Amino acid sequence: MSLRLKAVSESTDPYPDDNESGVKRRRQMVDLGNGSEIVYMPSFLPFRRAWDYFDYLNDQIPWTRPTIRVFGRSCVQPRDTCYIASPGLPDLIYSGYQPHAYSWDDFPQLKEILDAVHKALPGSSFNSLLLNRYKGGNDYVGWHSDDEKLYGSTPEIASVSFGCEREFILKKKPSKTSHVSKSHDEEPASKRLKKSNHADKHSFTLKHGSLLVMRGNTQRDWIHSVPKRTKVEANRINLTFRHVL
Ligand SMILES: O=C(O)CCC(=O)C(=O)O
Ligand SMILES: [Fe+2]
Repeated sequence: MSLRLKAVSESTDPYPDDNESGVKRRRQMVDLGNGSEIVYMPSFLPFRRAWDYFDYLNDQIPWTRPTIRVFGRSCVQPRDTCYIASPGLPDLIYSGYQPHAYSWDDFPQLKEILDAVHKALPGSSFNSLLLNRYKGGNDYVGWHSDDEKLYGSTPEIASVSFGCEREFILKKKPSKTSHVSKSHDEEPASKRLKKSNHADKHSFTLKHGSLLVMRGNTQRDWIHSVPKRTKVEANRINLTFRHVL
């Protein structure tokens, strides 16, 4: 599904002594069109170190499964969650739920992972983190975009995954202008060609220890989800680092 993959090797290595495979970690860039971009690094963290993080997070994070409101209905969120934020930031509220903001200082391993993310993404400065734990394949996150105002109009969101591999799907939002756009007959062939260059759906199987970054207009123009996979039994933990303005 991903049409145009560009593999480039990484310039800075957050774990220079710890590259178990001896192979340079690769990053794939996917240009979604209209200023939306995905970066995917399948082997961002060394494999064994990532399992140590998984065990730590599974045991030490104060996970909760809150009641949220979706389309006017109360329901239990279909995954565990926790929220970390630097002091003084505005509160996060999503689906009618305001998570308690824990401190980075209480979770030194999270600061370590944050440092590694910052090194891999020069110029980034994440100050908050939403953690999700999917306890088996019935846990999921439905279609949404992370377009809360407190992240600004073009947020960069860095997502690190641990444990069971799950599918992460991106789907283009219906274009608001499509119904008023010119018919094909009126458009030059070159423009039609350009339009069809970008797929409307992309799927990534997010590996243990991987990093996926959404940037540019991705939250404005795309929605994403981690669907149910009923045959899956193992846990998955996902961290999304965000910058609150
Ligand atoms: O678990 C994932 O990979 C995605 C989580 C997500 O989309 C979110 O927390 O907003
Ligand atoms: Fe999200």
